[in-house]
Amino acid sequence: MKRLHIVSNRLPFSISFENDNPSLEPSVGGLATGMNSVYKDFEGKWIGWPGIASDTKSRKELQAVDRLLKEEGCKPVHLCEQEVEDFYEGFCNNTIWPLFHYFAQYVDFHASLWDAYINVNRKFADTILETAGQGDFVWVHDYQLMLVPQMVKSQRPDITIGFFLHIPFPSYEVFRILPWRDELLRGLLGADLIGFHTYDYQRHFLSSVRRIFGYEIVLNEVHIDGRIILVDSFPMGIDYDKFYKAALNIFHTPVKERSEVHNELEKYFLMSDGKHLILSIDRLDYSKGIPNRLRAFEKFLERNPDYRGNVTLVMLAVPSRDNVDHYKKLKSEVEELVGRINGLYGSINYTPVLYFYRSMPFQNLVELYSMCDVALITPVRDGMNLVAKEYVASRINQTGVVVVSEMAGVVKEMGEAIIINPNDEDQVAEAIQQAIEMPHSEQVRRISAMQERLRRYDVFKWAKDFVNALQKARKVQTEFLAKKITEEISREIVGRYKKASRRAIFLDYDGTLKGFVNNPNDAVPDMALIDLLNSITADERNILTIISGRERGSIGTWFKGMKLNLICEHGVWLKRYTGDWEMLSNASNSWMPVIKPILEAYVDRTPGSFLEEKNYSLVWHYRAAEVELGELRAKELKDVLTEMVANHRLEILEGNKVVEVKSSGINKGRAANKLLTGMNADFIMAIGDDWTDEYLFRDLPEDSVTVKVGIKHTSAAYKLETTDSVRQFLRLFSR
Ligand SMILES: Nc1ncnc2c1ncn2[C@@H]1O[C@H](COP(=O)(O)OP(=O)(O)O[C@H]2O[C@H](CO)[C@@H](O)[C@H](O)[C@H]2O)[C@@H](O)[C@H]1O
Ligand SMILES: O=P(O)(O)OC[C@H](O)CO
Repeated sequence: MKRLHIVSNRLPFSISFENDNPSLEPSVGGLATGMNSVYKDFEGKWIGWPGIASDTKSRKELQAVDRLLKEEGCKPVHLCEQEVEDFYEGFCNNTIWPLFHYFAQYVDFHASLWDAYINVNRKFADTILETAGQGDFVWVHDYQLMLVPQMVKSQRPDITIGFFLHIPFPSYEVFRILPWRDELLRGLLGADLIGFHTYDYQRHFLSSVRRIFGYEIVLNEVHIDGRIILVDSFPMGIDYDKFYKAALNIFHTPVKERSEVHNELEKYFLMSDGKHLILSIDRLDYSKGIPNRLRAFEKFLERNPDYRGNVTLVMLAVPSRDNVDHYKKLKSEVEELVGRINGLYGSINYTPVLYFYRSMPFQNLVELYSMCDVALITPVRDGMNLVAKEYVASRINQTGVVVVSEMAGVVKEMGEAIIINPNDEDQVAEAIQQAIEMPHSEQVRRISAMQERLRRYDVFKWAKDFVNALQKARKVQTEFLAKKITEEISREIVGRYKKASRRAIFLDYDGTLKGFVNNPNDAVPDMALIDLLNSITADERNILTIISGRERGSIGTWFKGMKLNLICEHGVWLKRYTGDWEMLSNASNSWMPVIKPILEAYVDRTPGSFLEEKNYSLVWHYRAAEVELGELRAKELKDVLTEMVANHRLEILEGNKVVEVKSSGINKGRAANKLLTGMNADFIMAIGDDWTDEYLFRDLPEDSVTVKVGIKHTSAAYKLETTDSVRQFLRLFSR
């Protein structure tokens, strides 16, 4: 594999200065751990912001920082104070963060912040462009850098780009609030692989792509402009063994060497038998649901006087984004609540809430995880929540209880936890009681099951899975490109064409010669197309056939008088340019009265859709319907029809935004072969775009030139991207 570079807003080091001399402190966070195992293995660089405002440091200091980072394989993107304010605090944390966490009322919609977001994303993209070699891989992280994929892809399509979003992707109804929603989506779609923590976020993202751009989505692939973008979920794991082993060590540490936190915790439990500690750890962020957690704990104490004095909430809040107003307000609210609870229920020897507003070293964190009876995790929204996983990994004797919010991504992997709605404070208060009173055997059953799962899918497996998917994305794209008609392939095809004395050319119409429109009757051929077809048929050796699923009426009128054969309704009708319409297959339409009312019911229930009646088939069109509803109904309709088709010897064809029912045994492949009989063609070429053209590609003689329009999987030998590229290609065959 080529080199793989990591790009994230922050580099995995924090920088401190002593007497103007910088030093680096490695981050211990989950991302740093996971990525270290990746970018060093693939000899890449880590590109990111060193976390300091560059204009607050001298040139000499910055150069010293750069030197230190270089030694660690990092490339800094420097941000000045104004950029930190407008980009990081502004658009990232005062616009995207609240919106994606469903705090629409907190969102700042200032255009100047958006401009800063574009400019800083551009800086990151430029650094990637300077760093990445031909064909390298790049893995971009998180909501701060959503424009970067497109910025890089537009200049360097050879780079394969992965993007992973660490926060939720909100539902379309929330996402659409953002004035810059189109730009953000377009930015992301520059990636070849887009990953989310959960399937729900993936679903929300695809729904926005479908509704905003109407792009075609096939399972988890988005198809646009000759590219395939894979979208998938990868629930991020933790370094499980690191937490488990650290917890084991704690219990083997001689008393003398124990940390102060350890000794204090032990003293607490020694005070009496019935003591319980509940742990809560987060960055101080409004998405983490800290005030509702405190109010629920207050309710618990209010309702359970017996537990007063014996149950303590240890609440750790890491300072975060403290220049942003909503964070400042939250800090005051939390402090007030802690004060109120401690004032109400505290005593000389009992503090209900032990509140720490600071970061803690890893060792102390694991001591807390391994010694607290309950982890209380109540975010109102959280992409994943690694704290929940770290708690489970640190429970070496398999005891302990996790109370977790259904609004955190982690809940998908924690079915054995007590699951709560963080807005239901009564329910949370009850959950606290249930957790404290949970029998030992049940705790073991639940924690062991979660441990088993988290051990298997740790952060290393997560990173490996993502990288494998990135390699797959490159392969899918390469396979597409392998079939693409290059200049060299064109020359080779034209060479064969020129040598031939009788050339049969089959061209599908909609989606091949002409782009799709909402009303099929509007897809009238333009003069340029008519001229192009005439110039091909001007050569006596060329026998050109329009082969379409359309009924005879429109095609017959549009191409009247031209030197073309016409095949309609997938092969029911043939009109040689010298003759009149004839039936190619013995089709029946006696089934129509039974099937038509079913299709009509779908027209009634799907605004924008309509029914087309051909002589021997019925077609339900949903191109103008609301995209997702149309697709859902199409699936339902196919299910309903499948049960009926066997009895009537019918076939269901799924075309581009159409579901068509027709007599079985009629298809474009058969029709084309009938026409070819006796023709003695020594060059055969067929171009088509949808599923019904696959019959043509499969059934024509093996040495035919078969061309698929679009990027879907095909049995055709070649691919062209769009109707424009088809026309350009056909010009090679014109006089
Ligand atoms: N007082 C303290 N001292 C030291 N360390 C502390 C600490 N409090 C917390 N930490 C550490 O910080 C990390 C926090 O990760 P989280 O997943 O809980 O949330 P965060 O919102 O930061 O991450 C974002 O990224 C992660 C990873 O994708 C998503 O899970 C999440 O939803 C998203 O918001 C944990 O590894 C934890 O150990
Ligand atoms: O401290 P921040 O603002 O860089 O945020 C870190 C969070 O993990 C973002 O997902």
